[in-house]
Amino acid sequence: MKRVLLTGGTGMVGRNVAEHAAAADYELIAPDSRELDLRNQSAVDSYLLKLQPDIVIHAAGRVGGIQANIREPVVFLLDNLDMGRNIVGAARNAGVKRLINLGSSCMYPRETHNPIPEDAVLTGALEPTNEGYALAKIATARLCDYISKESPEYQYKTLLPCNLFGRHDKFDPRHSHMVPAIIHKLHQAKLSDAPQVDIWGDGTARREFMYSGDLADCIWQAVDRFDNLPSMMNVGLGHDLTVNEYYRAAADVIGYQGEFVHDLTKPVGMRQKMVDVSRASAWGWQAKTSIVEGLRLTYQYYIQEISK
Ligand SMILES: NC(=O)C1=CN([C@@H]2O[C@H](COP(=O)(O)OP(=O)(O)OC[C@H]3O[C@@H](n4cnc5c(N)ncnc54)[C@H](OP(=O)(O)O)[C@@H]3O)[C@@H](O)[C@H]2O)C=CC1
Ligand SMILES: C[C@H]1O[C@H](OP(=O)(O)OP(=O)(O)OC[C@H]2O[C@@H](n3cnc4c(=O)[nH]c(N)nc43)[C@H](O)[C@@H]2O)[C@@H](O)[C@@H](O)C1=O
Repeated sequence: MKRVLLTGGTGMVGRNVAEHAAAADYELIAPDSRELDLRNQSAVDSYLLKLQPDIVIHAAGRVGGIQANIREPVVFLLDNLDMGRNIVGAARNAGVKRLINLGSSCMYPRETHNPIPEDAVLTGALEPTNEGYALAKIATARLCDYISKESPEYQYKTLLPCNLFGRHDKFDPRHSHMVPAIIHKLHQAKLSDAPQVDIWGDGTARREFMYSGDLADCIWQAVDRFDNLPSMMNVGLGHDLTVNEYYRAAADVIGYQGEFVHDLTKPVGMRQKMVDVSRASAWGWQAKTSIVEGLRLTYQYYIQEISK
């Protein structure tokens, strides 16, 4: 049975990977940050030398929404840089031949043609609101690429997911991305019978939010069909909605009937950030969960696990 080291196992992506049916076919090892702080290079080196996994899935990260990124660029840059270089460097030192690194659509330039192809990385200035995080993700993806080119027996590949939401997401507005924030705000407004809910910005920014269960499915397919997995591959829906449309779709799912008010003092980030999914389609993977079905499943999880 193949031994898989999963970093970030207690996070949203990591928990969806561990919950996926395919996990049963592997020996899955998923230390949390108390067992293995990925910022500690010597600890990571000795852990990998001892564990000798057949493949590493790097899904750990310092991750947050636009406000968290604006608030703490230093820790978003340093933590993700340290984690990325430590896990990738330790895997190579331990002779681990396969690694799947999670990048992000934030790696793409602020102004670029949408949908965004994988070779758009580093072709333009980054989005200022999450530049630190993006720089760390780009550096780690490039490190994987350089290692694979220098020593082809090492194949370290990067998946670039669009925005994500789903079970095990962060719903605290101080850290959350837009979709979990919407679910939290509309549920609380429904409970308190609040007449209106704030939308950050004018609501015309566009986003591609994919259900995290689908990313987990793609990751396990990548483990299973690793040899013909592209070295850089976007993972997304292939379509997007405006911020306003996400609020309206969530209001229908949650049953909130109040009004929306646009708070123009709030940051809005990139105008659009939709990834080109043609490489993933050619490789044989497509997302299965619609945004509305994803909202329904996530709201169900929120009610059962978060709001109780
Ligand atoms: N969420 C999204 O919209 C998107 C996420 N991604 C990428 O997907 C990956 C996972 O994101 P997501 O699941 O949402 O993130 P979460 O914040 O939900 O989880 C992050 C995980 O990383 C772990 N972690 C953080 N710091 C350390 C550390 N110092 N040592 C060891 N583990 C650490 C956390 O463990 P602990 O709880 O113990 O701190 C947690 O398990 C990241 O690489 C992110 O960049 C890409 C695109 C979109
Ligand atoms: C995933 C990827 O993308 C992240 O960047 P982002 O997409 O800008 O993050 P976001 O989901 O927080 O915002 C999306 C949009 O939504 C609008 N918006 C409306 N109302 C709320 C709201 O209530 N909360 C939030 N957070 N946003 C809101 C908000 O104004 C913005 O226009 C990186 O941080 C980084 O994590 C990264 O890798």
